[in-house]
Amino acid sequence: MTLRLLLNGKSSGNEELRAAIFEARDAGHDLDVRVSWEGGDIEQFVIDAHRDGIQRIIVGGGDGTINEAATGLMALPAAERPEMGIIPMGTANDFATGCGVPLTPDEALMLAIRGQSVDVDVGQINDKVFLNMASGGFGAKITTSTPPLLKKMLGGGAYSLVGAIRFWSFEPYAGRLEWDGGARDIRAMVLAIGNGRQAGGSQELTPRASIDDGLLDVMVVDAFGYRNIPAVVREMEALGPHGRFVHYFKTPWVSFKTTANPLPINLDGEFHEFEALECSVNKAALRIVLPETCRLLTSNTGQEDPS
Ligand SMILES: Nc1ncnc2c1ncn2[C@@H]1O[C@H](COP(=O)(O)OP(=O)(O)OP(=O)(O)O)[C@@H](O)[C@H]1O
Repeated sequence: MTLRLLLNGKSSGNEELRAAIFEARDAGHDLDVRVSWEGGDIEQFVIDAHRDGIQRIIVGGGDGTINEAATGLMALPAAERPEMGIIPMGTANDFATGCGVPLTPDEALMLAIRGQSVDVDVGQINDKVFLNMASGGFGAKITTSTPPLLKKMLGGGAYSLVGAIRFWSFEPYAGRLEWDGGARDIRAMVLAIGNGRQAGGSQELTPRASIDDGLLDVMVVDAFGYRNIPAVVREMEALGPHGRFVHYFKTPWVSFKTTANPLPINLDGEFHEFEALECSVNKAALRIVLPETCRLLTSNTGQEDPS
């Protein structure tokens, strides 16, 4: 198998990774490396890797870097896309963490070289792809730059999460949400569309998502007042489809059209704004190297693939 490591330049000085690469070469793996200088380079490296006949790229970086690689791969003909392994080198690494990819460079590199690849879905919003999650409204605001104290609060269970949503999201995002089999007008404090499960440094906004079920998990938190916090907490814990405030469902597509302010969306760690979004899933579009125990695979969740 021909391999190439595509590394975000932010991590090029990482000693553990350098040592792991030399070790892999000593073990007989022919592993060359491309290092990015700026945004767009990783996408171009993917195109170059395809041209050079590389069968498996290994992407070293955070969610944004993986997203760039996925974007490059999706631009190639489906049958010709190289497989992708991952070395988590970002700040949050939400996709890799959610998938159980080892966080140490040497273990991650070993998995990326020796592991089996599996088919995974790729989400799409308008012309942008995402592998992990599109989180809008409050969800877009939870990032790795969120102050540590608030982060700690957010990790403290549904109560503090709901409290923070109420506190931070004074302006809900009004619009029309439509999906396969339903539609409703919402005033969203949170609109999370997950292929994976977690965003913003381990917030599980779509905790039932699988990356190979051909479906997106959608979690909506509709506007609520302070006195409704207990009810919202209960609904966040239950995650039923038809709560008064919280709606959680699976769908192959979803669209949202704002009637007021554009919706801020955090797409695999990068910010965007949309007035109208059409979101769909490209089923089994990429082959990614994941641990056999990855809990986002339907084979490990017991969830049936509906197709
Ligand atoms: N050599 C480089 N130096 C600095 N930034 C770079 C370099 N190469 C690419 N980038 C930028 O890195 C960004 C992607 O970073 P990435 O998301 O992988 O890391 P992160 O933000 O630390 O991770 P995470 O999203 O997991 O927290 C892109 O926006 C790209 O413009």
